[in-house]
Formats: sequence, C-alpha cells, structure tokens
Amino acid sequence: MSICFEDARAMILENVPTLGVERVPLLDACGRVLAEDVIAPWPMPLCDNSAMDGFAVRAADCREGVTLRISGYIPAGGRPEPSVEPGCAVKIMTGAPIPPQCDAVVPFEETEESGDSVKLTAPVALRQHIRFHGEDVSPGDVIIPAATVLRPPEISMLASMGMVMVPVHRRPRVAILSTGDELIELGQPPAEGKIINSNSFSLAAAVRECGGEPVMLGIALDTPEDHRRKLTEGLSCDALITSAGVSAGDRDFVRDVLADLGARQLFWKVAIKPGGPTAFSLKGQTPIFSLPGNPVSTMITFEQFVRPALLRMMGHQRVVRPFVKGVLKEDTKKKPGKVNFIRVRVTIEDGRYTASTAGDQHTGILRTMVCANGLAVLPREATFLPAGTEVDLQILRDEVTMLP
Ligand SMILES: Nc1nc2c(c(=O)[nH]1)N[C@H]1C(S)=C(S)[C@@H](COP(=O)(O)OP(=O)(O)OC[C@H]3O[C@@H](n4cnc5c(N)ncnc54)[C@H](O)[C@@H]3O)O[C@H]1N2
Ligand code: MOO
Repeated sequence: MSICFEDARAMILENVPTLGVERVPLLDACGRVLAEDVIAPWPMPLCDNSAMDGFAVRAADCREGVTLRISGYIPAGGRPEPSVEPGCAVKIMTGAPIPPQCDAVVPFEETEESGDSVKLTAPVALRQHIRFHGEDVSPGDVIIPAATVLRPPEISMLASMGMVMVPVHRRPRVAILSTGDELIELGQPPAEGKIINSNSFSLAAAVRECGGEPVMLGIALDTPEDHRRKLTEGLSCDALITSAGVSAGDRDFVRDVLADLGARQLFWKVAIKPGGPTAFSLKGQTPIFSLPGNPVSTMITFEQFVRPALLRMMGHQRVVRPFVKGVLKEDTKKKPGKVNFIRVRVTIEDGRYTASTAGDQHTGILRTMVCANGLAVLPREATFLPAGTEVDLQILRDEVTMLP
C-alpha cells in the first residue's frame, strides 16, 4: 500500500524538528530565518534631521521673497547651532541635525544665495523636508518578528539597530549516502556495467542551494555491513539522505539496515511517478529520506520532499515552491492512481503559462531534466489530459518571465 503524495509531504513536515539557534555576523544572516523577535533599542531617526541640502529656517519668517541672514552652517555629522535668531537661516546638509528653533528646511533650488544672505523664491510649509525623531522606528517596536526570512531590507534595518550578531536557525548538516555496487566515484574512468555516482553530487548541490550543508559519505557497497557502517555515520548529522537500494531488488538493503539501527519507518512507497519507492524514517528526531536511485527520481523526490523538510528545519514557514496555473501544449496520457510529475519547458504565451514536454519522460532520461525549467503536476486519477488542460506547474528555474 502506498501513501498519497499530499499525506507523505504532510507527514514529513509534521515530523522534522526545527533546528536550534546560532548567532551569526550580520552579513551571514542574509537568507537565514530570524529565530527571535528583534526589538528596537533606540529610535530612528535618532534626532530631527534635514532631508535636503539647503537652509534650516523658522517657518514663521518665511513669506515668499523674504531675505534671511545666514547665521551658521551644519554639515552632516555636525552639531545643531545653539540658537537661530528670528530672521536668520542656517545652511544645512542632508542628514544634519535641525537646530531646535527651526521648523522647516528650504532646499537650495528654492533659494538665491548672495554673500551672507539668502532669498527664498518659493513658499515654505511648516515642517517641510524634516525627518523627525522616531518617525520611522520607536524604541520598543518589534522591528522584525521571529520567523522572518532575512533579505537586504531586513539586513539594513538590523544594521541600523546596531545588531552585530543575529540569532538565526541553524543550517542542517545533511549526510548524503549513495548505495550500489555498480557505482564508481567521480574521477574514476567509466567502465561497462559501472555508473558514476552523480546522485551524491546532485543531492549535495540541491542541499547547498536551499541553504543546508552537505556531508558526503560516498558509496555504500551492497552489503549489510557496509550499509550499517555508513548509515551509522550519517545518523550523526541533522538529516540523512540515501540514494537507491529502496525498491524490490534482492540487494536493496537500505530500509532493513535502517530498521536494525532503530529507525522508525513512517512510510515506504508514495503514489507518485517518478519516485514511487521513496521511504521516510526517523531515528530519534533525525529524519532519513531514502530516495530512489534513478537520477531523475532522486532529484524530483528531493524537490518534493527533502527541500521542504530542510527549509522547515531552518525555520522557514513557506517551504513548498509556489505553483502557478498553466496549460499543457500537448495531449498527455497517464495511468490512474499516481500523481505524475512531468518535466516541461514553461513559457508565457498570450499572457498565460504554457508547458510543453521537455523530452522523453522515462525516468532513465537525465537530459530531459536538464532541458526542463519546470514540472507539471498531473492529478492522481487523470488518464488523459488533452492539449489546453490547465494544470499546476512548479517553476524550477528563474528564467521564465513572470506574468506582469
Ligand atoms: N520489481 C520492481 N522493480 C523496480 C521497482 C519496483 O517497484 N518493483 N521500482 C522501480 C523504480 S520506480 C525505481 S525509481 C527504481 C528505484 O530503485 P532503487 O532506488 O532501488 O535504485 P537502484 O535500482 O539501485 O537504481 C536505479 C537506477 O539508478 C541508478 N543509480 C543508482 N544510484 C545512482 C547514483 N548514485 N548515481 C547515478 N545513478 C545511480 C542505477 O544504476 C539504476 O540505473 O527501481 C525500479 N525497479
Ligand atoms: O519512480 Mo521510479 O522513481 O519511477 O523511476
């Protein structure tokens, strides 16, 4: 009996732990998830300051055409004049503190300066061109709540609040183990009957792309002893991914050895294609994803199950890549009973996403995965989807121009 796709993913997300907190230098926090509310220690701006290069004035003096005496100069980073008398103006630069008697700033473009006097050539409104103390942030405000994904705007705010070190959820160390006697390591010469272990690399790249730290365990030979040794090593990480050895073959040891090691299997076999033989287990709190060995199946099951889980472990709320609606360009047939993920080229035509097959859909065909920029999700019970049928699309590469 297989579990349905939605239940399998939900079960994984319910069972993966959120990792603990570490404090990292501000710049390293970009892309990470904030683990605690950040509360403003001081106001922003810290004082009333000028939004323009010009003259700080008393608005009450400022009929259009009036001439004022220039009684001082405050550069950015300078100190406010101790006092500005009626009928006077102080030359001021953007960001410089406003003298206490002044209540407006007149930009240079609206003045004519001559010697130590300045004529105002436009009307002046009370409070114009002043950035007021605390108008942006008040002390005590929760400026960034926990669970926020930190991007450059948040980094800017945290810098403004003096945060040198930032509390974020840890990145998982993810062990990656490929299994199978037919495998050889990258760098060894190819030989008939041998296959280069590409899955460890696609998985490590995918782990890295979503923010985790891959730990390469290499290849486990098709013996229970070698599986036991390498799986045990993998269980010291925050998560473990295995590739291959999970279908019905007589040397598919992964699940049995995991069970011997005390892992609890939550499911094996999901009603999806490709990726049917996927298994998910827990050893204590450590999630173990046993993915099928076909390179295409490995990548698609990573995308559907492992990426969301790793993002959740890092504290992300939104973990599943958003779907967009799009139409199939070709008639598409499938067997009922499984959600199918087909590799497609997504484009935009007449303002709609359209998807056409990226090539041969057999799971042995890696090239179709390389050509694809998206996956079309074909519903479980569908059998024939004529061209023009609307389906969910997962966009896997940024190069698809988004709808306006
Ligand atoms: N009798 C059955 N046979 C198969 C079933 C089934 O249900 N009953 N399921 C098929 C499906 S679907 C898949 S997917 C595969 C999955 O099998 P395994 O996960 O046990 O993987 P293997 O058989 O060991 O390998 C499959 C394929 O992938 C290549 N491979 C394996 N590891 C790597 C790697 N690290 N890098 C690159 N390529 C790898 C391997 O050589 C095989 O060609 O089982 C079907 N069979
Ligand atoms: O599910 Mo297998 O993963 O179809 O190739």
